[in-house]
Amino acid sequence: MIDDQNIPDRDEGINGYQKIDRYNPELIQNLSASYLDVLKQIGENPNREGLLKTPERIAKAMLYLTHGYDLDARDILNSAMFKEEYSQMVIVKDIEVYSMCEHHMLPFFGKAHIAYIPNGYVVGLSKIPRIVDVFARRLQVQERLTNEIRDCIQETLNPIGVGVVIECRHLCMSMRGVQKQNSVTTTSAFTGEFLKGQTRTEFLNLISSNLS
Ligand SMILES: Nc1nc2c(ncn2[C@@H]2O[C@H](COP(=O)(O)OP(=O)(O)OP(=O)(O)O)[C@@H](O)[C@H]2O)c(=O)[nH]1
Ligand SMILES: [Zn+2]
Repeated sequence: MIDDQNIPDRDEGINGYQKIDRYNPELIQNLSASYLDVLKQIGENPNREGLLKTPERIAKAMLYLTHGYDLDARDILNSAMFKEEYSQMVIVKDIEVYSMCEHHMLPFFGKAHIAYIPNGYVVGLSKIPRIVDVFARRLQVQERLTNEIRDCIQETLNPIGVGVVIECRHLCMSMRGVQKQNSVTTTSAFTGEFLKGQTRTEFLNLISSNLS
């Protein structure tokens, strides 16, 4: 068991996550040492040529794959909101999602489809995939990822409604565990106008060519 007593007090960063300097050489070195230990414990020989730099590579990869902890999605949306009298649904679909499940730290990946109905302001289109990444590049469950994206857009942009649909394959369900190769998990979250049948149906129809 890990001794919680040895975990230093959390220096709280954005949204209560611990603030770390992801590019600090000492941090990379410590994390590499941990992965060196992992290699030994799974029965590998960390001294063979192919593995010599692997602990450091994994350390850097893990720090990259969790860099969403450092970013504030609300700041990103706030930085590109424009007054505009467009009042129809705006949909950005087929946004690639790469995240890691918090249970096994294995990837889950797929697509997000996001819509909102403006209420006086629109947001720079690229910011929507950007906030997907902010929340996806953390340890996640798909349901929370879906809700966090919805809440961020609703609370920042204050639109008439938000719709989020995410469909992903979870490697923890395909390469291990239950070993189902073809299952896709779909989650959704709505606010405002999207809670009404007609708007939700319109959104789901417009993205339905993607849903399997
Ligand atoms: N709801 C939800 N569950 C997830 C997600 N990612 C992984 N899981 C599930 O988390 C659960 C963890 O269950 P446990 O029984 O504690 O873990 P386990 O023994 O490794 O379970 P198996 O995967 O069934 O072998 C598993 O059922 C996973 O499929 C996710 O995004 N959302
Ligand atoms: Zn998992």
